[in-house]
Amino acid sequence: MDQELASGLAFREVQEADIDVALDHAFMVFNEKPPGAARLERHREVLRGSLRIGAYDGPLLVGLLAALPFTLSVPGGDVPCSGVSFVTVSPTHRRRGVLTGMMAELFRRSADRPLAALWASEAAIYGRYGYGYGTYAATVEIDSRRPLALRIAPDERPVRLLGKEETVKLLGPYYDATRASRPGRPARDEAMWREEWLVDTDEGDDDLTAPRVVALGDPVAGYAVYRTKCGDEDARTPGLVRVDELEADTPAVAAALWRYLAGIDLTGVVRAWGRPEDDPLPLMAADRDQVRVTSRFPAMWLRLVDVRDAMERRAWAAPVDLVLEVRDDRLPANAGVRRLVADGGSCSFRPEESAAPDLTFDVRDLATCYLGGTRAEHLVRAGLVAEHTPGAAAALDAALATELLPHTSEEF
Ligand SMILES: CC(=O)SCCNC(=O)CCNC(=O)[C@H](O)C(C)(C)COP(=O)(O)OP(=O)(O)OC[C@H]1O[C@@H](n2cnc3c(N)ncnc32)[C@H](O)[C@@H]1OP(=O)(O)O
Repeated sequence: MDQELASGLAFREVQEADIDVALDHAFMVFNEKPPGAARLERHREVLRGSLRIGAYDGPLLVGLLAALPFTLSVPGGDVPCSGVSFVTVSPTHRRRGVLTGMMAELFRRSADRPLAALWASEAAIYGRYGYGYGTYAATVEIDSRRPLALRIAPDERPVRLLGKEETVKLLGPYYDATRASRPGRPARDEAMWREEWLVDTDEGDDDLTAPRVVALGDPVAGYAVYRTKCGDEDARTPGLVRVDELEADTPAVAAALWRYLAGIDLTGVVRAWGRPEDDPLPLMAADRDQVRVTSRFPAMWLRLVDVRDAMERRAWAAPVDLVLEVRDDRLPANAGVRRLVADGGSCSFRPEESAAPDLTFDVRDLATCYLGGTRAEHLVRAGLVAEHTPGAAAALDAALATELLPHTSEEF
C-alpha cells in the first residue's frame, strides 16, 4: 500500500517492469552515463533481487532506494542484512524529506532483517538515520621500484595465475571460510564473483587491465585479485598494480603474495584500497618508507534495525552483565533500558525499564561498536556514550572484542 507524504508524494514498490525507469533515474542523479550492456544487465539483476522503494510524485519516480538482502558475518555467525544502495532523489525534489521517507519505508518493510548496511557517498547523510561506522578500511601503498623488503621469510611455494572458472570454483569456498573469522563480510555468491570482482573493465578507470587472480598453495592458502595499468613516462607516473583483494592463511603466504605483486615488471607502485585496519603488511615491512598507510576511512555503515535481535545473535568474547540504555528516534521499538547478559555463545538483551543504566548509547554509536571495530571507551572519551558506572565501557569492550578487526571489501 502507498505511504502518503504530507507533500503529496507517495512511496511504493517499484514494479519489476519499471526497473529501467528506476535505473535511468539513478544514472541522472549520479550524473553518470548508462554503462555498457553487461554492466547494465548486472544493475537490473541487482534491482530484481532487491526491495525497491520508490518515491512518486503522481506517476513520476522522484526517489529510489534499493535494499539487497544478504547475510553479513558477525562475531560467531551470520545475520540477515539489507544492503542499501541506489539511494537517489531527483534534483527537482531534494530537501523535501524524500530520503527520510524512503528510509522509514525501508525500516518498515525490512523489519525482519536485524541489520542494514551501506557505503555512503557523503559521510554527513546517514548518521541521522541511526547508521554508525560498522567497519573501517585503509589504503596501503608500496613503492615497488625496488624489491619489497620484509622482516619475515615469504612462503616459497609457487604463485599461480587462475582463470575465471578456476577462481570461482576455488576461491568461492575459500572466501566463505574467511568470513567466519572476520566480522563485516557479506556472503558472496557466484554472480558476485563473476559480475563484481571479475568483470573485465573497471568502472572507475578504463586504463586498468582486466583482473588477474593469483593463488598460492593446494589447497589454496591465499590469493590476490589485482589489475595493472601502464606507466606514463611523460607524466613520470610509474606503472600501477591495483590490488582489489588479498587473503592469506599465514603471514608467510601474505608475504609471498605481496612480494609477487611488488615484483611485477614495468610497474613501480602497488596500491591496495580498502585493506583491513589490522593488515599485517605494514608491520612486516622492513622499511616503513616503502610501505605506507596513506588513508584510513569509514567503509561500511551499519544500522541495527532490530537492536535486541542483532545483539542476541552475535557471540561475545567475555562474560558480561550490564544495563544499557539505547536511544533511537527513528525506530522507537529499539529504545529503552535493557540488561545485556552474555556468556560466550548465549546472550539475552531483555527490557528492564526499572534498572539504572550503566551506559547510554545513541543507536548509531551502538552500531559503531557492534562488530568490535570501535571501542565503547573511545566513544565515552568522545562524549558520545555516557558511562554511568565506572568501568562499564571497559567491561563491554572486553565482551565485544574480536580476534580480527571487522572489515568489508565488498562495496555495494
Ligand atoms: C547508499 C547510497 O546509495 S549512497 C548515495 C547517496 N546518493 C547520492 O549521493 C545522490 C545525490 N544526492 C541525492 O540523491 C540526495 O541529495 C540525497 C539522497 C543524498 C538526499 O535526499 P533528500 O530527499 O534531499 O534528503 P531529505 O530531504 O530527506 O533530507 C533529510 C536530511 O538529510 C540532510 N541531507 C540530505 N542530503 C545531505 C547531504 N548530501 N549532506 C548533508 N546533509 C544532507 C538534509 O539537510 C535533511 O536534514 P534534516 O533532517 O536535519 O532536515
